Amino acid sequence: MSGQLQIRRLVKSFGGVQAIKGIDLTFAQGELIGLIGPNGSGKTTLLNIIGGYYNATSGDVLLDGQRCDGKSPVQLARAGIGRSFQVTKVFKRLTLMENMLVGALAVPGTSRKAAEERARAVLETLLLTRLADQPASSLSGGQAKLLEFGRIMMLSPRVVLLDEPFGGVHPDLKRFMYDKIREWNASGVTIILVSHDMGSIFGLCRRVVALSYGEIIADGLPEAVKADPAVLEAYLGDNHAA
Ligand SMILES: Nc1ncnc2c1ncn2[C@@H]1O[C@H](COP(=O)(O)OP(=O)(O)OP(=O)(O)O)[C@@H](O)[C@H]1O
Repeated sequence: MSGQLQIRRLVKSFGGVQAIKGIDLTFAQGELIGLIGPNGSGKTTLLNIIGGYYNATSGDVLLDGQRCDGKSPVQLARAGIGRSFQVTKVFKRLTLMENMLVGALAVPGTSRKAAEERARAVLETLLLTRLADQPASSLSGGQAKLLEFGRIMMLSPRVVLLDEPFGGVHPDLKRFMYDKIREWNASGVTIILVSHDMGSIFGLCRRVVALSYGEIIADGLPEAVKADPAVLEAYLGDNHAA
C-alpha cells in the first residue's frame, strides 16, 4: 500500500452552506502538501472527509484506489492514516500511556509490551514522560497537540493529516515536530498540513494548495502560490485591492 490520494468532484454541504464546491485534487505518494486559506475556506472540512470523519455530499476520495468513507479512528489507524485535530481529540479520561496505545494496539500483530516500550520512548522525546500515568485531561493545549502527534508516531503511517498541529507547542518541540514531519516525508509518507502558521507551511512544504470559499484558487510551488493575486486577494480582500 502506498499513500496516493485522489479527490474527485468533491462537494460537502452543511444545510445551505456549501463548504466544499466540487474540487478535484490528486496527491502522489510522498507529497508534503500545505493546505491554506482564510477562515471558513473549507480546510478542516476537506481533512475530515479525507480522514473519513464526514461523508461527502457528492464526489469521492480514494486512498490507493479505495474509497475512505465514515471510518472509525481505529479503522483509520489500521489503514495507516494518522490524524491530528484543530481542536484536539485526546481521550481525556484515559492516561497519556493509554491514549498512546489505543491506535497502536489496533494495528494487527502489535504486542502490548512492544507498544508500551515504543510509547515510553515517544513520550520521552515529547518531554511527556512524567505525565505518562496522568489522565489526558491534565494536559495544556500544547501538550495535547504533542500527545496527538505522539499517537501518530506510534503508527507506521502512510498518510498523515495534520490540522493546526503546532498551536501552543514549545518552540523546541515544534522543531522536533518539523524534523519528524520531514523524516516521515523522506520515507514516502503522504502528508497534508493545514496551518495558519505560514512560516511552517512555506518552510516545510514543496506544494501548497490554497482554498477560498470551498474552491481551489491556487495549487503549485510555494513561491508561486504566495505571489498569486487570487491568494493575496483572498487573504487581504479589499485592503489589498486598495
Ligand atoms: N459541522 C458543521 N456544520 C455546519 N457548518 C459547518 C460545519 N463544519 C464547517 N462548516 C462550515 O463550512 C465552512 C468551512 O469550514 P471549515 O471549518 O472547513 O473551514 P476552515 O478553512 O478549516 O476554517 P478555519 O481556518 O477557521 O479552521 C464554513 O462556512 C463553516 O462554517
